Amino acid sequence: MDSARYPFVKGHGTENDFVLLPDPDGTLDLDPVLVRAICDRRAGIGADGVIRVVPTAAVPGHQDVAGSAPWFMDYRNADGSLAQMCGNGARVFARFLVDAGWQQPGRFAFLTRAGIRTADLAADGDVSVEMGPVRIVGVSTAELAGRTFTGTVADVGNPHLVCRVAPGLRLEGLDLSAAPGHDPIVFPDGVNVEFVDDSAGEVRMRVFERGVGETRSCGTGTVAVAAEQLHRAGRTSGRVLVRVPGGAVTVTLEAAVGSDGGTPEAGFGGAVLTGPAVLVASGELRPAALRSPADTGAAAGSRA
Ligand SMILES: N[C@@H](CCC[C@H](N)C(=O)O)C(=O)O
Repeated sequence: MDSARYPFVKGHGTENDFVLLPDPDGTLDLDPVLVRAICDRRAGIGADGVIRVVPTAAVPGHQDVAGSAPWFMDYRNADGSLAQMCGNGARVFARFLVDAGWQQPGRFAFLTRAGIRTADLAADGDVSVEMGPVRIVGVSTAELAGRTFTGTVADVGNPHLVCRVAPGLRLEGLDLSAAPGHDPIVFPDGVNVEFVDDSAGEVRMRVFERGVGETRSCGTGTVAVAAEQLHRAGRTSGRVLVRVPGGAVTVTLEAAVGSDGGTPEAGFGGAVLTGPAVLVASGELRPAALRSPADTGAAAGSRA
């Protein structure tokens, strides 16, 4: 894609920001170096991630679902790595599809690496995405500035560790400029770490995202946090408002149903993430000007 210019759209969901690259012909050749260059906040456009918008029919191995989920969300973290799912990205992706006239407002399905997801949106207003089941997997720890945080392991399609901040420790005081340490046995592919304070009667969260660094919001992270809140309270379903530095989202969790009527595993059968998704700019990408021979492959916020 070096010699050409390509359209892009910039958007965000609660200030978790993305560059969307429409690829209706399925011909864009995205590689990690280019993704890092696009996401660079000084020499590029600047974003937490890149989302290629490509017809499912053009994605090898997925043509069978192209009829029910016509578009594939090809999400990449700012360091160029692939992730299974991005909740805020999914809401911005849905907003883009409607804005581009590629989907009608209302309910529609699309494909992600975590499977098919369904969006629901009006022409303006909040966007909801059904995020699929949430599994509560166990307990692990994160290390931050010499402190050990014990947290709940949650699988939202991608891996999360939800750590509650001990009384007396200020959420705002945590230094998230470097990746928290994690157990590589539990998280062989890295993890998104959420730090949570609910001591003042509302659920507040900061996050260090795998492949990105600290972000202003993480949709799958808010789902993990809401699941941990309800699970700890012994509830099998419910709704939680989660405040993040970039705003607030609502997570609605549905009860899990065990297979064959048996006891369901810990977690929730489904989650709906609702919040704003805004497109703020569009323009033309010049890949040749973006590529940097100095790129060493270092992540924006390197993994532990
Ligand atoms: N910001 C996203 C999560 C993006 C993927 C994550 N960094 C990972 O590697 O799993 C969200 O809104 O969910």
